[in-house]
Amino acid sequence: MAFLIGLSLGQVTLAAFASVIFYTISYALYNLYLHPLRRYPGPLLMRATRATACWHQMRGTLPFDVLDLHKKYGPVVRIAPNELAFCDPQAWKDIMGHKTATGGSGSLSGSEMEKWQKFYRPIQEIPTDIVNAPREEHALLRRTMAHGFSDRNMREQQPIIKQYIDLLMQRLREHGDEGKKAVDIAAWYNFTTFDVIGDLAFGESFGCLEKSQYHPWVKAIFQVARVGTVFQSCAHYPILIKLLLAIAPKSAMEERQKHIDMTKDKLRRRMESDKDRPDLIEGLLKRADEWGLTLDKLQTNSAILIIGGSETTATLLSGVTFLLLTNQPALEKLTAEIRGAFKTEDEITFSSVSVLPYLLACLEEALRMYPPVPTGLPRVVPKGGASIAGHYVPENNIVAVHQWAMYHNDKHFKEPFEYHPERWLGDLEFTEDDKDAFQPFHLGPRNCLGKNLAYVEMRLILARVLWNFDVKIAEESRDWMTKQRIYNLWEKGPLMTYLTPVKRER
Ligand code: HEM
Repeated sequence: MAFLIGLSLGQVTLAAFASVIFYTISYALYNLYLHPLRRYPGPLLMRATRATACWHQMRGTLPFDVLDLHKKYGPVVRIAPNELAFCDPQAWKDIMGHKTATGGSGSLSGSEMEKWQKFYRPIQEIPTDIVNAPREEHALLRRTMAHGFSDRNMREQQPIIKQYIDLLMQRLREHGDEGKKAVDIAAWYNFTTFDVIGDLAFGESFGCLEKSQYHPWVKAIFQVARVGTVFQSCAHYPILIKLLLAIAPKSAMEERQKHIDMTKDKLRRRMESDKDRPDLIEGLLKRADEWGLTLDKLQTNSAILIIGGSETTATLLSGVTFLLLTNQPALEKLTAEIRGAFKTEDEITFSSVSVLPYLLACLEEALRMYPPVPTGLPRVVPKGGASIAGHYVPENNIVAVHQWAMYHNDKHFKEPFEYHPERWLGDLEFTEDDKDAFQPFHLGPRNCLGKNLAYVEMRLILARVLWNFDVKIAEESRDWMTKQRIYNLWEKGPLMTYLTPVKRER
């Protein structure tokens, strides 16, 4: 520091500025010419600095941009100095797959790839949960929570789920005014899935359907998702995270604390009630004392169940509704399947909806075109490096498959931007489709624990809507899907629809 003595403030500022410029340029040059990933293709600005990918992420366009990049550069693209995006079905197994005796997931040491903490936990002070926990803690949490998702438990959860779907049907009738008034069906799906999962995780719903409005807890989640992309971007520049936390308004911090306190209150009430209730949190509560699980840990895990288990399902239901309403032949075929399969609404149950082939095909095609988890969820290549889809990737680099880009690439799916449920029913026109590319719930040890629950809810809700109503899209929502952006989650916006109740002879 001695050399700075005697310099004016202006000279010091200039020197600091020059050092930053020098560092940035040297770092960019290192990334371009010396970095272990230097031979992978990608746009210059993405290969040189992480800031470019951050910019795309904060604009909400990263998954769409990644498709363009794959088209230009091929199935492996360097989207940041230390990160590769893969668009090859084999990459799913190599990145996410189970460890096997021969090395399993693509890692050459045979270790599974850990989740990248800069993405999953940009603020390290936040306690871990099942989604972001490191491997050992995750295995413990997963074993315990899996019980809540067992077939037996799900059968026992049927009456809980049904009561909310009944209330949804009632509310849609009340608000739709015999098909004369457009309703935002995306919001109603959200109310339903949040109420269901609230009940299954806390033993009490959020009362969204009851009050016909979002609960503040639920509203906060949407805000957090958007702010989350900013924090994820800033995690690469620790000083920015500190700055953000320092300048965050006091009211935002108070809101966050209120959110946590509300979750804990709900949990306390659940803990005081029947421990043997067949819900999603039962397993954790039973082992809480044995494993020393604190209320903080229980709180973060129940909160993640709510987020993971409601917004995803509601997103897909909104997507499939939009896709059906803008593809009349598919809508007619599905409506005929549902109305032909049952004599009364009471016959629509967990087991009876699960055998309707066209219903499943419509959901699969919606999961392809509008995957609820559209972005790449990054993993870290372990010690020794990995072979991913035939490409060697050195250790400590970041790899991911971006679902939206994978499913809209015509190398994997014919006419990828068109809605064809038939492709999932063996139609000869689509025999060239590469179905292994399609992994909306991921695969391997960290795949979706709630997949069966999601299918049950999606099938039941869509079947009940089409059984009860003739549905039409409002003109203002015709471009609903194309105008959306992605901030970790889809920013859905209202999906306005007319719902005319079907008149049946008694
Ligand atoms: C259409 C609906 C859904 C989709 C597309 C979906 C997708 C996913 C994906 C891609 C993951 C992996 C996340 C990662 O690698 O970080 C995941 C994890 C998870 N999902 Fe889902 N999900 C859905 C519904 C649900 C539901 C209804 C629940 C019930 C609570 C649920 C609970 C979970 C849990 C607990 C995990 C973490 C599993 C683990 O890390 O072991 N999901 N989901």
